[in-house]
Amino acid sequence: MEAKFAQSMQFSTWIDSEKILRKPSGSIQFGQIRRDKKRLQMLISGHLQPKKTSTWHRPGGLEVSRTHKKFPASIFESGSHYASFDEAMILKHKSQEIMPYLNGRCIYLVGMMGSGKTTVGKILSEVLGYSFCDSDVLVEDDVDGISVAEIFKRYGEGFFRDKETEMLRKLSLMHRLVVSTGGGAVIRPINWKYMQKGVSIWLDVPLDALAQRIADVGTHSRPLLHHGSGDAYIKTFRRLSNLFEERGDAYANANARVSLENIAAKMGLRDVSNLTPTLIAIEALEQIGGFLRGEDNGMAISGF
Ligand SMILES: Nc1ncnc2c1ncn2[C@@H]1O[C@H](COP(=O)(O)OP(=O)(O)O)[C@@H](O)[C@H]1O
Ligand SMILES: O=C(O)C1=C[C@@H](OP(=O)(O)O)[C@@H](O)[C@H](O)C1
Repeated sequence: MEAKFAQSMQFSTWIDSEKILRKPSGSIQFGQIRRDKKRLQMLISGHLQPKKTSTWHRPGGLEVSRTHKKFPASIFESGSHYASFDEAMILKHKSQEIMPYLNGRCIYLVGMMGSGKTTVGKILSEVLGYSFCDSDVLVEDDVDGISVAEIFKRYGEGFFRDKETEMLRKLSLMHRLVVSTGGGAVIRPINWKYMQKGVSIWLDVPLDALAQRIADVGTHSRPLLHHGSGDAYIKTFRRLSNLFEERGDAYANANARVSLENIAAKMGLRDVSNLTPTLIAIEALEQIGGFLRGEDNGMAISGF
């Protein structure tokens, strides 16, 4: 059964770009990277120091912006420098740095609806040479190909959550995947047990930016945000705020966090809406690297 599952995943779902693209996403191609290059170079020349020769970069002494209690600051305080590379090179370089430490483990992206798990996840999978999968799409496939919204309508949220848990269990047996999880996957402790087989990263996006993104694309694929008439942004913002109240602590269970507010602060931007998925993916690799480095140090200390 598991072998069949693994095989069907490998040869159909995860390499079927039609399915991958079924959800609206801002997936970015490397050709697009050049457009962000100038901004990145400005950032780099403004803040970062010459690169050290060691594989892992030591944290620098730059001013630290807002941080979450459990997580360290960002790439932009890390002391790395890549002034002569474009973003594709940075992504590649960072992925190569973490690859031996990652050792084929899956990456799980967690975060609120619309936080960019799918968009950023595809960039990460491409640069790491991993396959990408979206747990919502896998659940849809398992329920006769009907949409998440339709699953909620016909069978209820509990049914969807059970399917989601079962999918995460199966995924936990796999390797070399970037998994975009549903925004609510964090609420069940059992799901964390499965995600802990890999490395989890929380995309932490301010709620107003999320509400704006979702108001732009509509709530048709996100049943928990469906609303009647009225201002889409305001209704979505309220609903997201309530959900975040319930889930904020659960997201913080992730091994690493990417804070868009931190990135924007370091770039001198007032809001996060100009941060491209590529920049966010770079930060994700940096934060994953920070976690793996800590893990590596822990093993050295404990004699593994
Ligand atoms: N960095 C970003 N800046 C602006 N819009 C983004 C960014 N990342 C994703 N989006 C857009 O936000 C919406 C939700 O993104 P998506 O990756 O589907 O989120 P999730 O998988 O977390 O629900 C999509 O329309 C996507 O194009
Ligand atoms: O936050 C949630 O509870 C949900 C998020 C959705 O996934 P995305 O985060 O990919 O939109 C989807 O799993 C379902 O609509 C429930």
